[in-house]
Amino acid sequence: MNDTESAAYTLPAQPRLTVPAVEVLSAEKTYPNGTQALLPVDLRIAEGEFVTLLGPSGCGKSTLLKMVAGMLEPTDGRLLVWRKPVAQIDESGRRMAFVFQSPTLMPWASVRTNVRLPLDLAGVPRKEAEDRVAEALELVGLDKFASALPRALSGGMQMRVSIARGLVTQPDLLLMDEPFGALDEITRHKLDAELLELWQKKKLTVIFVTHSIHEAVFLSSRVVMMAARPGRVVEQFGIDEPYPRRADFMVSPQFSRYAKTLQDSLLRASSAHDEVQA
Ligand SMILES: Nc1ncnc2c1ncn2[C@@H]1O[C@H](COP(=O)(O)OP(=O)(O)OP(=O)(O)O)[C@@H](O)[C@H]1O
Repeated sequence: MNDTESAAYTLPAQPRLTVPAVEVLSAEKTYPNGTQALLPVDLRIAEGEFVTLLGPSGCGKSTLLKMVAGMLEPTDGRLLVWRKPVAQIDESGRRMAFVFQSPTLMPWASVRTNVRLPLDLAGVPRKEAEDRVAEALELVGLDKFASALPRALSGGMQMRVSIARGLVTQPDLLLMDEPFGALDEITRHKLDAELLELWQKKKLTVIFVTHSIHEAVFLSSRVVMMAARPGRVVEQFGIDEPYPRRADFMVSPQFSRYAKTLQDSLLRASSAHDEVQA
């Protein structure tokens, strides 16, 4: 694809907003050891968007996601969620949840107890907590496995437990750091499709980190391409295809065109640091 065709998918610098869910305002990060993980990033994500962060290893995807989550402080700049500083998200009446790549379940506790953990920590009364756990397990199709121990479940099912543990807090914003990266291709596709259903049903805003171009095209309303050394945002692409997206989207000519556009961008992003260093 030539540059003109590629540019057809590039978003304008300032996407049109409805309600801004996340605003990253010149936020940058240098770790205490001096690693410049992110140059100043400006990124606005509207309520209801499904935004994927894509880019070569070390480009700062996890760093950016953790800053949005408030798990890391930016060295400079600001991050707002629903117009409030991340630490004051409660004041906005919104909630966020973070899903890690590894399910990190307590091996000695049942699925039910694992999913209930955030509610127990928040002091939610037992009856209400149990009802919410049951609802979250039903959403991820694990209601029949509430009493099982994690080791009795497949990798994909364990990941569903982890997602249920995120959903049980009834989040508005779901931050997912390569959640399906360790799963086989078929399980990953299945969970991708389930995640899209959840996103639509619960009207979530999602920021999703992946290394997979195909996953990014299938899931996202927008893809943010990042480059490494130093980490930065280099391009953005709207995936302007209607939802719900079904498996046949993945074998369509449009899908291939989006994938090719992202592939070219990823190649540019991967060689960008060589230019910076040259
Ligand atoms: N705690 C830390 N201390 C120092 N440097 C760090 C720390 N965490 C990450 N880095 C560095 O910051 C840069 C960005 O890392 P980050 O994990 O955010 O990238 P990433 O795009 O998520 O990578 P990957 O795709 O490999 O998971 C890398 O150079 C990494 O080595």
